[in-house]
Amino acid sequence: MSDPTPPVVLTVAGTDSGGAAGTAADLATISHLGAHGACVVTAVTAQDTLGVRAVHPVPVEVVEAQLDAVFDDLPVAAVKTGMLGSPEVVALVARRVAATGVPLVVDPVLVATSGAVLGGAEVVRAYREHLLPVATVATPNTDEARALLSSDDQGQSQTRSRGERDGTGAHDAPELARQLARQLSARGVRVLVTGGESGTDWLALPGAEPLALRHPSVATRHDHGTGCTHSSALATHLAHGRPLGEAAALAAAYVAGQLATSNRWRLGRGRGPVAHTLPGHTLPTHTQSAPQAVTRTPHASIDRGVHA
Ligand SMILES: Nc1ncnc2c1ncn2[C@@H]1O[C@H](COP(=O)(O)OP(=O)(O)O)[C@@H](O)[C@H]1O
Ligand SMILES: Cc1ncc(COP(=O)(O)OP(=O)(O)O)c(N)n1
Repeated sequence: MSDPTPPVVLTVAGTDSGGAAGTAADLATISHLGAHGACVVTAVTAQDTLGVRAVHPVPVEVVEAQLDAVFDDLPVAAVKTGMLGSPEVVALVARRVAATGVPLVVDPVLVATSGAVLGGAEVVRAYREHLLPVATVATPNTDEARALLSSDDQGQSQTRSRGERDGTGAHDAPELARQLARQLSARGVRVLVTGGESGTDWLALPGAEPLALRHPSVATRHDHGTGCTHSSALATHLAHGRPLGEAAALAAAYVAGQLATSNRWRLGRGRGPVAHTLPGHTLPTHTQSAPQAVTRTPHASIDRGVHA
């Protein structure tokens, strides 16, 4: 009989009291995709579908104690990072995760959908210096990609809310995401620039042209937590041993499926949470003979194939 033990995926991230983003999204996604989620909390946020009301950073010593507890006891197969909040925590996480050698997905959380800044210029610098060099892949959206590319004094101003980009009011254009992916990979970053509702993400590895990952675009106001859900899905597929290109395509398809589930929900007064369970998935009511979850995911395709 094969070993039923699931792989362990560690999320290092902040909490969202509304249950849409941060550790709530991460643990639900990791669990739904068949892994065990461990959780190191870096900050507590008072947050709802309208915005972030307060942020309470967890002291770096307490973050380190949590990392010790997880790494000393559990066979972590992949790590994802979300909101880290301070340069000290960024450097700590880079050092500790790099020492393990496991796949590392870095979601450089700098700004929430609402526009709240969750990481300032010094955090951007720490990402560039410590975390991006050791990441298996970083998953910035276009605002975050621009901040990571900017000179230090511009970093803060680059983190703008959706709709403010380029002064046009337009949302992500695939061409903008492609150019940002190319620029980051030219600096040695293994990167997947996410394109939001444009329906195209760009995967770029140093020395190669960016590859387009196309997936259905879902019109919805329930999209709070897409970035967290996406990076957690990617880390979980890597923990299952899938190659990067395949894991990225599956993660994009997963998010589109979740958005399709929640697009008729009415939760909260603002950007509602993305669903973390798929259509048709029912929880078993007893512990014997639990049925396998049957999942339906929209198809996602990779242009020209990715063999990363
Ligand atoms: N409306 C949408 N329809 C389909 N996929 C989406 C939509 N919005 C975001 N995504 C996908 O969700 C993932 C996270 O991307 P994004 O929303 O850009 O991140 P963030 O939440 O950090 O801004 C990407 O794969 C992106 O293509
Ligand atoms: C605690 C916390 N972490 C991350 C985010 C950002 O969430 P993300 O899924 O990247 O993006 P949006 O849903 O905000 O677009 C957050 N808001 N809170």
